[in-house]
Amino acid sequence: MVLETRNLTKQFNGKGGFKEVTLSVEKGQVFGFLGPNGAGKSTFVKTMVGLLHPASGFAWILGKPIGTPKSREKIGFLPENFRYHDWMTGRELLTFHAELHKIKNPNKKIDSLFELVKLKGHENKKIKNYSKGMQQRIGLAIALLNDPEIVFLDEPTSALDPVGRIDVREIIKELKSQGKTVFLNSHLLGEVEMVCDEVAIINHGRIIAEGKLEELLKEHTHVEMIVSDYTSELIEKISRLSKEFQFEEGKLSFKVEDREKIPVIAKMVIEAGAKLYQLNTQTSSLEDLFINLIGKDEVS
Ligand SMILES: Nc1ncnc2c1ncn2[C@@H]1O[C@H](COP(=O)(O)OP(=O)(O)OP(=O)(O)O)[C@@H](O)[C@H]1O
Repeated sequence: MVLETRNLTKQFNGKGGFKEVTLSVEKGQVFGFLGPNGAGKSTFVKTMVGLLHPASGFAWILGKPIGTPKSREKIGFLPENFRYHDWMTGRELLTFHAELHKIKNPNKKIDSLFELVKLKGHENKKIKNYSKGMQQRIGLAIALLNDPEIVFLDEPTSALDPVGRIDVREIIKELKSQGKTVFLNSHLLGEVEMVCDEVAIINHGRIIAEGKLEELLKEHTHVEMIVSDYTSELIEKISRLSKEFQFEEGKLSFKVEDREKIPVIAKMVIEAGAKLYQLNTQTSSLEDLFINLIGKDEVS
C-alpha cells in the first residue's frame, strides 16, 4: 500500500477535522477524496503530508510512519490555499524548491515541468504577475519536482478555467500511466468521475463510503420496465426487491442496490407469465451517489 491509515483522528479542541479514518490506497491508483465543504478533506491531507499531527491512530506513507522525514521523501503536495514567494520569477521559485529537494542540475527537469503545466514562455515573469490559475499551475510543477511516488492534490483546479481543468486531468492520467499514485481532494464530482479509480466520501469528519468507483456506482442502478399481463402479486414481489419503487399502468420504475437483482427480476416477470416489452437500466452518476449518501447521512 502507498498510503494506509488506521483509526486516524485529528480534531481542533474536539471539533472539526476528521475522526477514526481507516483508508488504504494502492500504488498506481487515482484516489478521489470527496466531501462537502468543511468535511475534513484538507485537514486529512495536511496530516498525511506532516503539516498537522494526528491526535490518535496510525498512518503510513510508502510504509513509513507519517510526519517522519522518510515518509515525506517521495511525496508531492499542491495545497488548496497556495501562496508562493511572489517576488521570485517562476524559474527562481522552481530552482529554490529544487535546492530544497537537493536535486542536482535541475534545469532540464524544470524546463520539462514548465512545458507539462503549460507555463512555457512565462519562466522569467515574477510570480506576483502570474494570474491565479498560473500560480496554481506552478504549484503543480512544484508538487511534481521531486518525482514523487504519491502526489496529494487539494482542489487542484479551483483557480483554473475549463481548458486548465482538462490539462490537469491529462497530467493526472499521465502520472497514473507512470505508475504514480494520485490522492485527489475535490468536490468537483464530474472531474473525479473522469479520473478516479477509487473514491472515499467523507462527511462531518467520518468516512461514509469507500470503494472502487465502478462498484459504488453499480450499487445504485435505476431500472425502468414496461410489462403487461402482470398480477398484483408479481408487482408486490418486485417492489420488495427494490427501492424508490413506482408503478403506473404497466410501467415500473425503481432502483436496485445490486445489479445482480436485475436478471432475477426479469426472470420473475417471465415465470409469472407476464409480458416484458422493455427493460432499461441506468447507472447513477457520482453526483447522484454523493447526494444520496450525504442526504442519508444527514438524516441518520
Ligand atoms: N486550524 C483549524 N482550527 C480549527 N478548526 C479547523 C482548523 N482547520 C480546519 N478546521 C475545521 O475542521 C473542519 C474540516 O475542515 P477542512 O478544511 O479539513 O474541510 P474540507 O473538507 O477541506 O473543506 P473545503 O471543501 O471547504 O475545503 C471544519 O469544520 C473546519 O472549520
